[in-house]
Amino acid sequence: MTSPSAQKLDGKALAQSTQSQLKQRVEELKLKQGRAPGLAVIIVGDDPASAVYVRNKEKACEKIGITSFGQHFPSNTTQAELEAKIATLNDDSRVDGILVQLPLPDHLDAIQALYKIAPEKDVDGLHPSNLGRLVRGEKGLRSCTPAGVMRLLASYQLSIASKKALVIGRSILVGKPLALMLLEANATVTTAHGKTPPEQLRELCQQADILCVAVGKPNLITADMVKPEAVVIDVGMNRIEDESGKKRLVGDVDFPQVAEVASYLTPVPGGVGPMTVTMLLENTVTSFEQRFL
Ligand SMILES: NC(=O)C1=CN([C@@H]2O[C@H](COP(=O)(O)OP(=O)(O)OC[C@H]3O[C@@H](n4cnc5c(N)ncnc54)[C@H](OP(=O)(O)O)[C@@H]3O)[C@@H](O)[C@H]2O)C=CC1
Ligand SMILES: Nc1nc(=O)c2c([nH]1)NC[C@@H]1CN(c3ccc(C(=O)N[C@@H](CCC(=O)O)C(=O)O)cc3)C=[N+]21
Ligand SMILES: [Mg+2]
Repeated sequence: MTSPSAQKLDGKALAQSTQSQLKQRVEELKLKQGRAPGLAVIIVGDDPASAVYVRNKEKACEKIGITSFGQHFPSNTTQAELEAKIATLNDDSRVDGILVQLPLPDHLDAIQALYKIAPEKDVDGLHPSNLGRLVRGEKGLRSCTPAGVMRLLASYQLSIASKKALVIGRSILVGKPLALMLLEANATVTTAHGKTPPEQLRELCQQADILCVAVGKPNLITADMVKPEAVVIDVGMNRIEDESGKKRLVGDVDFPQVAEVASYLTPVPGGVGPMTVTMLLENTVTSFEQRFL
């Protein structure tokens, strides 16, 4: 007996091939400009999810030849100190990309800090100018996670136009820009969030041809909620302790169950995460090229 089983959307493999192409662009830039692209990541405090991301990003930068300017600040850093650091990086000609790790400690205002990043160095695509460009359908630096999801869908040649897409989550980092990108690709897009009643969420899920989940709750999506043959994108990253007390990373989707219903499904790890890192590198290289070539 064969049971239906979803094809894995292999973000890790696509990330590797995309990064080897980026490496060549970096080599050419070094020859033409006499320096490597530079990426500065500002971290304030110690958020564990951010720590994973920063580690992976630094490894990837090293691999493809981007210079990292890591900046780790204590959790009692003030808004003024944070904004002064951003200003310094804006003026630093070795730095092509600036990213402020989110979430920031509660006493800091992320939205205000993001205004201070020079839009042409805003490799996370979170400055109002880049978010506005996305809304208007213009070119610009775009948020890495949604861009990575779109790239993954494209590489498997999954059609988006005229499909019903549901995005769960509405953060400016993931949910909102992802909904806008799916809309740009002509999906019929719905967004659900924390104020969507659970029964309504279930019904919307069951209708979705493309289901994107960016919430941060393990097993939020179970097999009974998924339309047969749907494409399921699991953005969630949750560090949990399993029955044997071992720490592991899971998404928001009950993977083994949903794999029996969906046609394509991203694993966690190995799905969206590596694509996020790759889009960050790509945005950094693009930012360098756009300012100097
Ligand atoms: N794979 C990757 O590369 C990345 C993964 N992540 C992960 O993705 C997840 C989301 O990240 P992020 O967007 O930054 O998180 P936020 O916490 O900023 O946003 C979570 C969203 O989920 C909504 N939500 C909460 N509970 C429910 C529920 N029961 N039903 C429906 N919606 C709900 C919230 O609604 P409301 O607005 O009403 O509060 C909010 O819009 C996290 O697990 C994060 O770690 C994040 C970035 C990159
Ligand atoms: N301004 C800002 N931009 C972000 O994009 C951002 C952020 N802040 N804050 C934290 C979240 C989280 N995030 C991750 C991205 C990739 C992995 C990743 O590489 N995951 C791998 C491996 C994880 C592992 O095995 O430990 C995977 O899923 O396969 C993880 C987490 C980006 N974020
Ligand atoms: Mg993943």
